[in-house]
Amino acid sequence: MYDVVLVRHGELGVKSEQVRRKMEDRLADNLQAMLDQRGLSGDIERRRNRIFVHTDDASAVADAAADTFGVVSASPAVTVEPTLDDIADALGAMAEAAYDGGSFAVDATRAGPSDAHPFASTDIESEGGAAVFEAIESLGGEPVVDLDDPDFELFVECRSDRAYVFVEKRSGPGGLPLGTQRPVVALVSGGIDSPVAAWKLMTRGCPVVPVYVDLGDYGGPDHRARARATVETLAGYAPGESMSLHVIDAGKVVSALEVETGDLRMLALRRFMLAAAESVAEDVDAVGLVTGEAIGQKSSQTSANLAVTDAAATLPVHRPLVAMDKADITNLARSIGTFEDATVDTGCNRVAPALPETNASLSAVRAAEPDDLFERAQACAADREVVPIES
Ligand SMILES: Nc1ncnc2c1ncn2[C@@H]1O[C@H](COP(=O)(O)OP(=O)(O)OP(=O)(O)O)[C@@H](O)[C@H]1O
Repeated sequence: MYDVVLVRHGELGVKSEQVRRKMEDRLADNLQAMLDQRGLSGDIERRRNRIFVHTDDASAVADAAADTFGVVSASPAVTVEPTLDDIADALGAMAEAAYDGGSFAVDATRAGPSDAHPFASTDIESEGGAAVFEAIESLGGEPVVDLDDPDFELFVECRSDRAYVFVEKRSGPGGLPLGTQRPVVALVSGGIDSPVAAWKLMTRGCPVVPVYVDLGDYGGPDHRARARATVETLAGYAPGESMSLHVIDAGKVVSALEVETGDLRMLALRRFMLAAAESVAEDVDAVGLVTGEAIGQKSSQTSANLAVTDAAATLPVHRPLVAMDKADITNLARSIGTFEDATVDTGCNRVAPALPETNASLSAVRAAEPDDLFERAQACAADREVVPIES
């Protein structure tokens, strides 16, 4: 039934004309790359504040669009002539195909010059509503109109040259098209939080360069495989970008820190990770670091300890989850598809001491950690393995 997908983007509309144009170009390219990656065909047509994808596979194309950064929502739709009769017919047919009980409403908007149509959007709603009413009756139902909170809503977007009729708005991630910001390095452990944090930065247009720190005996092969699996899922949101996982071997450093740094070892380890990530950032020309930390979620993530960790980096450390509850982060991990891999039991060993410091001072951590911690981080980063990831 559907022949087109309406793709809406939100924030781009508030940019200056020049910036908006550039971002829309990027969004269209990213959308095309997403369709190619999924083996879908469709002709992308750009209009002001909207993208239309003409396709025979509207449902799958709408899903692809709803996974593309910058897209607010996507609707599989039917294209009809912008006349009251044609719109009402399409609404009736759509109700026959998709009505599933309960109350209904028709919501119509009109775009273009005020004299483009000899009718108002309210006329579409009343005539279209009558057609839907009849269709529901013909299905043996008892139609009830509820304009405030309908169970079944039908939408019409009427433009000068054509009208679109649809019943769904599939939510996209919103934000900005990927690639419209400079890249950042994301520390990805493969746990629940860090893949979500990396994804959040991607929603703001930043390509991410994922870095996994291999903890040697403390992590184990499954730990690394888990990180890789979550990064593969992230790469699925970045078609057209070539993503590689940078693996830093820190097995020896972790064992040494356990002995050398005592109860402050978790903070020394976090500082090592940031320093190593910063070293990678220099190599790949990235402008920030990302972690999945949230205040108070763990002893190493108290507000005091995050200040100590931060001091290891000169680049900004982005923590998009900083004020989120674990339940909300987990829900997001489920919806973006990283949760399942993140919760595989890797049987990794605990690095944290029995009684970790929650209120560390920078001077105490500096005194406890090895003087050459950052040099070790740079050396490990220089020796890293770069694993290409298929998107
Ligand atoms: N082995 C690792 N490799 C890369 N980054 C890591 C690693 N371990 C931790 N990190 C980074 O440090 C952050 C804090 O790690 P920690 O294990 O304390 O917290 P977490 O909340 O359990 O995070 P996650 O769920 O991402 O593992 C992680 O979100 C991640 O950004």
